[in-house]
Amino acid sequence: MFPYLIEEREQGRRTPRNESPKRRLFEDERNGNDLSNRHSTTAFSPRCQNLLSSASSPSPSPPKSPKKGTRSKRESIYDYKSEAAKKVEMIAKSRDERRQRQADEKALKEQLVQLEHNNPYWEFAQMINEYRASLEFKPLRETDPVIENQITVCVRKRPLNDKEIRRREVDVVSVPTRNQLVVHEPKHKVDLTKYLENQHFRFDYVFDDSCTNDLVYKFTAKPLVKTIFEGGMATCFAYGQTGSGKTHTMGGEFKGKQQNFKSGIYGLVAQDVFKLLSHPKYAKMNYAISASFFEIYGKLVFDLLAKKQRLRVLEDGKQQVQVVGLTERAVTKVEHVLELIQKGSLERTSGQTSANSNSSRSHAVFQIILRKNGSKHIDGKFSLIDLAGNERGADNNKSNRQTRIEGADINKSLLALKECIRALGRKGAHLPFRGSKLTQVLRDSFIGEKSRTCMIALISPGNFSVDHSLNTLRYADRVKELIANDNLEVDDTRPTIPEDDVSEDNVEIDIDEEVLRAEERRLQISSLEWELRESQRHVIQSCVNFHDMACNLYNSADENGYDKQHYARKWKSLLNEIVDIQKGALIKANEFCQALEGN
Ligand SMILES: Nc1ncnc2c1ncn2[C@@H]1O[C@H](COP(=O)(O)OP(=O)(O)OP(=O)(O)O)[C@@H](O)[C@H]1O
Repeated sequence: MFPYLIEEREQGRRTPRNESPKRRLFEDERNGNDLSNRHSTTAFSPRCQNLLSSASSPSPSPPKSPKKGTRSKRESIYDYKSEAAKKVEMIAKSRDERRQRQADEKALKEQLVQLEHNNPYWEFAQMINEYRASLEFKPLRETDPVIENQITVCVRKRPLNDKEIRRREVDVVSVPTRNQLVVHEPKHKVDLTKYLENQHFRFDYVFDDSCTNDLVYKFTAKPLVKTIFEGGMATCFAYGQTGSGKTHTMGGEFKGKQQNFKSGIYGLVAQDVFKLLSHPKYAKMNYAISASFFEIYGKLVFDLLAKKQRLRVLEDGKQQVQVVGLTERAVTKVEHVLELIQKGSLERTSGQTSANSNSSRSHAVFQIILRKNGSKHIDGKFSLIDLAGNERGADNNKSNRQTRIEGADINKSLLALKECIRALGRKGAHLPFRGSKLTQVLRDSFIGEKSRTCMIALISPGNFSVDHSLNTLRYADRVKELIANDNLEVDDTRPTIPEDDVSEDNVEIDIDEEVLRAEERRLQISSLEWELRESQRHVIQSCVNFHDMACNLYNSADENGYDKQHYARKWKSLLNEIVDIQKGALIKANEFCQALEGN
């Protein structure tokens, strides 16, 4: 290349014959060659530029200055030469500048590639960085005001984890302000050009990846604690895909495999409940606190404080729902609650029942209950729910039958939950709580003027999770929708979110009717089977009791002067009792047989 040759020549090596820069320049001038065109395709290095300037500088013996009014031929050649040389200099200069720019850009790209270790997503990363550089970041601060809403919906973004970093995933979520969030969705045009689709969302609060559990708690569950002391029900849900941080937020931060239960929302709520209990305003109320912990898998409920014993959910004529036999432990200090949280959490993750060996397929419900000492009436209840991974519902197509059924059930419960929260916001609206076991057991959380709910949607920041994150955000947005006027603080410095960004259809919760019916049949049979076995156990037990009581009664007739009337009435009552139990068992046996035949 020419610059190479010039440089070489300067160093006194490889000089092509008959061609010095100076000589060639003059030859070109003489031949009328267009210097500028040639320079536009020829690259000059800065050294070349120096050489060129020396070529255009006056010779060691410059011509004497011409007399006034007279210009020799030689002088005008010199003028012409210096004009041309200047032109060349300018062209070379701008060329060099351009080349320098290109070299800088190339170096930057190489640096980026180097930095990203040949990350296939570095272009997206660069686009996102450029987008972020245009934003003014005003994240949520500890000192920001807490908004008192009946329904609060917020989002928490966790940091990229080791696995995502190893996979060289790009963080595609930006949190510019305390209530706004942008998802940079990587896309490809038809011609494979890469671009970003930036989707904006707004919630009550958005927590970025630097936020601690304490900060999240301060703006979400903490304001709800006083609700239970004022005759209301408080509920806090953690919603999101598996691995997005639900358990980290609700149960507590992990240090290796150890979980610090004090730092989770369950533990933080417990601390504040005991603080309020001793507050002068409530100390005289003579309240007692208890706690329960259970898990909902499909239509089945398991007690996490009693070795995952299966529980029944019953509804009376007044629509009061009861989880029969649920362990409820009296607690008098925070440490007791933390012990229960630990016990239930361990049971949830390590306990194995045929039905449930994976925590992300079930909803975990931890409840703190407030009653007046000695009373059965519940004055207030705080329910804290770590929901099943929502991607379980979306992965219907590629999964096996069991997973599809689980997915359908999770979908059903999440849809029902959304509707129930919306109904709470629309005072007096029909409450579709029978839509799922989850909403059935939480029925009383969705009623009453004083009840308050908070949903924390958790998202993973990596590009691999972008579809699930968008799905989570759309779901949370639908829950929030009805409370758009509910004292929502709007940051006017940011563009408003286009309403049509989200629509019900976009929410990737589709229920396959056939799968649902199959699942319902399966669960119905499983439920009837359980009832049959329970009634059979009851018959056996009552037969043993009957036998003992009948023998005693029979023997009593041998005594002299026995009360015939009492004897007859007692015998009749015993018979009636055992016949009723057996009739009940017969009904269960018939139902089970019919269900099996209809299957
Ligand atoms: N905000 C955060 N900061 C740091 N690490 C986090 C954060 N959120 C989650 N993690 C880490 O990410 C991992 C997965 O989190 P976690 O178990 O809470 O997810 P999950 O949504 O409960 O998943 P699953 O539904 O499978 O139970 C954990 O190792 C946790 O420590």
